Amino acid sequence: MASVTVLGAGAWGTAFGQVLADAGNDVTMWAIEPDIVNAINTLHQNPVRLPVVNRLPDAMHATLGREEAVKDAEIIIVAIAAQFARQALDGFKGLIPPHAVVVSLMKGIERSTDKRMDQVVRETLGLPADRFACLSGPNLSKEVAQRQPAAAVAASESHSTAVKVAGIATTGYFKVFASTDVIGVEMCGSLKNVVALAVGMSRGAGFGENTAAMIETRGLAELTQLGVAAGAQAQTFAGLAGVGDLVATCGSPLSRNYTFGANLGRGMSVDEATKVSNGVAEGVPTTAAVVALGEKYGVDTPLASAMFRVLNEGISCEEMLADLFGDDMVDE
Ligand SMILES: NC(=O)C1=CN([C@@H]2O[C@H](COP(=O)(O)OP(=O)(O)OC[C@H]3O[C@@H](n4cnc5c(N)ncnc54)[C@H](OP(=O)(O)O)[C@@H]3O)[C@@H](O)[C@H]2O)C=CC1
Ligand SMILES: O=C(CO)COP(=O)(O)O
Repeated sequence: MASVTVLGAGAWGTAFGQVLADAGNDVTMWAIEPDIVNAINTLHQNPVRLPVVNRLPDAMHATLGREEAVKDAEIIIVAIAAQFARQALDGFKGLIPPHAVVVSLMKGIERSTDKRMDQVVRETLGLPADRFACLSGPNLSKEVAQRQPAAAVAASESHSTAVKVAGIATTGYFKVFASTDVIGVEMCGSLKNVVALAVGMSRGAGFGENTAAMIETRGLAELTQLGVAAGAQAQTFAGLAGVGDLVATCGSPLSRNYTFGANLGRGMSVDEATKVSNGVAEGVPTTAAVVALGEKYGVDTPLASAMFRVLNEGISCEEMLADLFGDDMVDE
């Protein structure tokens, strides 16, 4: 089908590389760690980031070389921790082939600039809108790596680019739908991680279904309002990238964000929860950016503001929930 390069052989980059190979593409993985590159090429495994897979497809190979990684790529997938995306992509400036489409799988907002990943990727690589797409949905990497049925949304301002990306990433067990709402899909993926931190925290503190459902519903309303203020379409938040991903992430201990929150709820400090986190919990740095975006767009962000206090002042789960309730009588 296509020659595809994945930048970042983390848990999701590797699982998605397998999806792409299963869909018939020739897949090159780029990573900065020689051990990971060697393991993919010689053992067909990524024991560091995705030990659940015993043998990655033969159509997947890896390289440390930036130029070699992208020189023949028709599609370039970016799956790097959001806070390091700009720095990592800087190394690819001038190397991206002129017609290649770049697709972000990342779910985070850059802390220092409050920018979404579509903004960071396009700005860093100098990409026009029709050569950029983001892809997001309820996609816990371990389940996708086990080839359990799942779906996602590919969004690009150019509908034909979204359809092209959906086409090369769809296989028997993974279905990708197309959208033109880049801002909506980006905001859904990034902001649900903050909600997952809060739900995880309430679970860790011992609260049950009512509390989780309340946080998820209020969280969805908050991220929809903020997304719409930023230019997104409200209906995107009711789709796979929105409520779909919220349900998956807030309901599973496979989520690093949920687990990070659960550890806080059990009494760990932020430092302790960071130390035991198995990979990146994007919601942690994204929380401050969500509060800043709320101020910028004049949208109340009670949940993100409460989680900001958890992360920066160490308030308890009960205090976080009291902040979420607020003092005023308000309409839903
Ligand atoms: N895991 C999941 O279920 C899903 C994750 N995502 C999103 O995908 C993105 C990646 O997540 P995931 O793969 O799970 O995370 P991991 O923590 O497993 O991996 C992070 C990746 O980022 C790379 N990285 C970090 N810093 C740098 C740097 N300075 N230069 C180059 N590469 C760097 C890491 O490289 P190294 O290994 O060398 O440290 C690694 O490949 C996140 O935004 C996440 O929200 C989206 C959907 C599902
Ligand atoms: O985005 C995800 C599932 O769709 C993965 O969530 P975590 O990053 O919290 O593991």
